Parts: sequence; C-alpha cells; structure tokens
Amino acid sequence: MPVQVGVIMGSQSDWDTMQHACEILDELQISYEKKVVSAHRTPDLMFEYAEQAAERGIKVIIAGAGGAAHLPGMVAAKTTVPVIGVPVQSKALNGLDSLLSIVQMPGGIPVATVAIGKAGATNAGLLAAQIIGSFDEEVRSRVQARRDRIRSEVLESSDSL
Ligand SMILES: Nc1c(C(=O)O)ncn1[C@@H]1O[C@H](COP(=O)(O)O)[C@@H](O)[C@H]1O
Repeated sequence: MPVQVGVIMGSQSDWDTMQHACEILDELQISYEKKVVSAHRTPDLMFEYAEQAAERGIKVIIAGAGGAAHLPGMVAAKTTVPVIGVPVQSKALNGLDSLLSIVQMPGGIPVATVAIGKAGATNAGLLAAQIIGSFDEEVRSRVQARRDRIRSEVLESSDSL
C-alpha cells in the first residue's frame, strides 16, 4: 500500500512524543512512514522530502520538532501537502518555544498546529486520519467508530460515579 502519511521529526529524541501519532495511524490502519528530518541539521534532505512528498502520493505530513521548531513551517513552505505541526515539549521552556515557533506562521503558508506533547501528537494522528477520511470512506468510518467508542466510555464513566 502506498504511504499516505509522512511522520517526520527533528530528532530521534522526539520519538517519545511522535510515537503517539503513529499509534493512531496504526490503529486506524493508515499507511505511513517515519523519519528524522531536520531543517537545521539536514536541510537538503528536508527540501528533498518536502519537494517529493506530493509526487510520492503522500496526503498529509505530520512534522514534530522542539525548541526552535522550524521544521513544520519550512516543510510547509516547500509543499502544498497539508502539514500538521506537533510542538515537542522542550526541557528549557516546556514546549512554549516549540509551540510559538510552529503556530505563528505568516499568512499564505499554513501549518495546522496541535497542542504541545503527547496529546498534540495523538490529535495530529487523528487530524491526519480525518483529512484522509474526507476522500476514503473506510478510514472515515473507522474514525467515526473511534469517536463512538470514546463517547460511550465517557458516558459509562459518568454513570459509575
Ligand atoms: N527543532 C528542531 C529541528 C528543526 O526544526 O528542523 N531540528 C531539530 N530540532 C529539535 O531539537 C531538539 C533537540 O534535539 P536533540 O535531542 O537531538 O539535541 C529536538 O526536539 C528537535 O526536534
């Protein structure tokens, strides 16, 4: 099956966070690849990855980075494939630096920014699935089934208070 989602991250140290996006893609049976790509440390690879994404059939890119998190925005600058940015929680500033680096894009080059850390990575996986679900009925119904399950769990938890 061709790769539908590209999950990239600035460093191997981001995997603890980014694995939560991949868990969602596994659960919803969406094909993906995962790679370390850095705007700072491997700029040529980053350009190549972004430039080739559309022709390789990638439908969504999830890009996670921490600190001076330029990766999502720079990738978005080089492709029209939708980019979801995940701010990885940094040690020095708790991820506020990552969040602000990703979210404050200039008009014209959007990055869909999620929350800092694990919850953000999970939501990035779900948002990618919803984008794919807009043209893939099977994925859409898996996303809906997941929502239904969560709703039931919440209602049951309330009943047992
Ligand atoms: N923000 C970026 C980029 C980038 O934006 O291209 N490349 C690496 N990094 C970040 O540096 C942090 C520390 O990396 P190391 O743990 O490798 O020192 C990571 O969170 C990574 O995302």
